[in-house]
Amino acid sequence: MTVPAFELSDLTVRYGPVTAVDGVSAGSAPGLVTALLGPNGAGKSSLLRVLSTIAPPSSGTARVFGHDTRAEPLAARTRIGLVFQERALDTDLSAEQNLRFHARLFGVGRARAREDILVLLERFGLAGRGRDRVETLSGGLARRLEIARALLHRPGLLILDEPTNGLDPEARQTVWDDLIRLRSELGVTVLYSTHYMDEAELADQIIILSEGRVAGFGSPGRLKSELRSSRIVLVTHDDDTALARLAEAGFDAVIDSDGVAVRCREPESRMAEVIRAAGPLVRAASVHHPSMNDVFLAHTAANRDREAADGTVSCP
Ligand SMILES: Nc1ncnc2c1ncn2[C@@H]1O[C@H](COP(=O)(O)OP(=O)(O)OP(=O)(O)O)[C@@H](O)[C@H]1O
Repeated sequence: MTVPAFELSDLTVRYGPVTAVDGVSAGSAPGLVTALLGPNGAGKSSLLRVLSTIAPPSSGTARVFGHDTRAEPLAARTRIGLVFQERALDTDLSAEQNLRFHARLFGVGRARAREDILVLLERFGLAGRGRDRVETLSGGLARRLEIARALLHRPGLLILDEPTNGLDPEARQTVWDDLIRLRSELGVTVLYSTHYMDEAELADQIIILSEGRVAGFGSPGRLKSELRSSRIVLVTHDDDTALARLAEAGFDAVIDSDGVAVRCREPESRMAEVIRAAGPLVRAASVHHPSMNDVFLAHTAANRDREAADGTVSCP
């Protein structure tokens, strides 16, 4: 059986009276990219701090490639590459010096460090910039250097806390290209926190945290298809008549901004039936799936009640 790259079991993190992480169980097989998505204060950083061995859990366990972060912090830590939300480079030193310092800290031998530093500088767009002081690098390049540094001791799990915070759209895109390439080229398991929907959508699986709890889990596609708000939308010559015909056939349709809409769990398989029921008035028909934003809103606390009230399926 493959050992999970990380595994959280009933993990709880408390700060005095505040419960930041509340009984979270989740994990990832090696080689996957996982997004930890949640609004401000959902507990993302607290969870990542425990998994990174920086803080102990209040209860429950966190394991990295089978190593308990509390009982075997060193074994767990050497398997993790960490990129913090805050910049953690020495800006007075050169890019290369920052990398060499990290290599020494993690006991990487000189010859291997020299070789890997060259490869990493090249891979992260820093070839020719190794001797430049960090303070002369753009925000995007500095972030790429941090990712390179996190990989220097060849960890199996790369953990990034909001890695694109403060970067412009172009630099964000470059960082994402790097991370996706890491998975395909090096097979590194990646776990990152974000509150950007488009960034979460790049992952193989998403853990949605809300008020410290897992509110949703799955691939972006699965999370969307689970949401009961996929719609078949008809553009018709006469919406009112189409609506009446659909009602006669047992479909609870509505007229919304896109046309005559019928909510369905598996809209593709019901499309022909809905078109037949509406009759010859139909000019065009399409399927509208929910966006990642809809998924997020449906799973976060403030909107759960609304979804429960609003999420009825109108296909009979
Ligand atoms: N050191 C601390 N002492 C007390 N409370 C804390 C501490 N760190 C975090 N918290 C509280 O724990 C909760 C979760 O915070 P955390 O930073 O883990 O959330 P987050 O999802 O990472 O938020 P953000 O997206 O804003 O970074 C919040 O209510 C926060 O105020």
